[in-house]
Amino acid sequence: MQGHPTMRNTATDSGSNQRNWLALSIGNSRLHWAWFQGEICKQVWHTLHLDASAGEKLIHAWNRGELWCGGLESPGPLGGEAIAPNPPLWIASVVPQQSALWQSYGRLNIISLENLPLLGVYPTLGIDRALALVGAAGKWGWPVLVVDAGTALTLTGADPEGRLVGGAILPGFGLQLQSLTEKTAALPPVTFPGTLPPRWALTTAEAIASGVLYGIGAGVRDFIDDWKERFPTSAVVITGGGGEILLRYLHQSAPEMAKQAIAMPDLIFAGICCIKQQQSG
Ligand SMILES: Nc1ncnc2c1ncn2[C@@H]1O[C@H](COP(=O)(O)OP(=O)(O)O)[C@@H](O)[C@H]1O
Ligand SMILES: CC(C)(COP(=O)(O)O)[C@@H](O)C(=O)NCCC(=O)O
Ligand SMILES: [K+]
Repeated sequence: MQGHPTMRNTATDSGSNQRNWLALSIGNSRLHWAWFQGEICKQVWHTLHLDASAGEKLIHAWNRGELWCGGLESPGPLGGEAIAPNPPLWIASVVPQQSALWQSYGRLNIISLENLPLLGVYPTLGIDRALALVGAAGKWGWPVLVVDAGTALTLTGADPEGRLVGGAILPGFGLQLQSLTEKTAALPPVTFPGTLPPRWALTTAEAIASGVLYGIGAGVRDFIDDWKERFPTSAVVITGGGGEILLRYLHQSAPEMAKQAIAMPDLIFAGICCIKQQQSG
């Protein structure tokens, strides 16, 4: 978000030291973390979901003023930084069991739909979808459409007045692949290809990859076409773990649409930062 994070030696800079805070977006597949100094996003990382003991270890480290990454993928201190103990933690979660791990943390802010600068929300709208819209609008203005290729793939749009128009939810790339393997006798596990598979495939693995990728891609194109007819000036922002491959598909099959689409892998953090600024006065 906002270009590359600016690295500075914060251990000797007590002003910015006090301005450290953490953002955690809890998705159904992974935890998405960001370390901020004020409005500057210094680092983003992703981990698996944590268990209670891993959560406690992180809280202890933060209480000591050590900025540890959570989880198995990249344990250890971030950039060797020492920070003021107890950095505020701002959480957006669509997985209640995972947000429950942080309940005992002293400086916890769980973001809810109330008070978001988004009109017309319905009570069960995912907070990740709402925050992604707020983040996208903060950068590109209203109207805006967000395509989030996460565990579920969601499309979420808001009109020129910042009112939710609505959206759609379908199984994301990983979930579609996994469900084919789990619910059939003959289909093998297929990890998602980094490059586009042939559309007319001659192996089982490529046929699965083709069906899922071109199937999701065509559906997303159709939604974007419809959205652009309604809101021709709207930005279309693509995010989520499957965002890169989705954009690659669009570049191949709908280059004009792809050129107008904006990739923002860290969109959710733009939304969280915006809400933190608003709520911290
Ligand atoms: N390292 C990774 N771990 C898990 N999923 C990944 C990874 N890289 C890409 N993906 C893809 O991203 C999707 C999950 O997206 P993500 O935005 O992390 O989900 P969520 O926010 O729902 O936890 C999966 O469909 C998967 O195929
Ligand atoms: C649709 C979602 C499961 C997407 O979550 P994700 O794939 O990012 O983990 C989540 O936004 C959610 O639980 N939404 C609630 C239902 C709704 O938005 O209408
Ligand atoms: K998401």
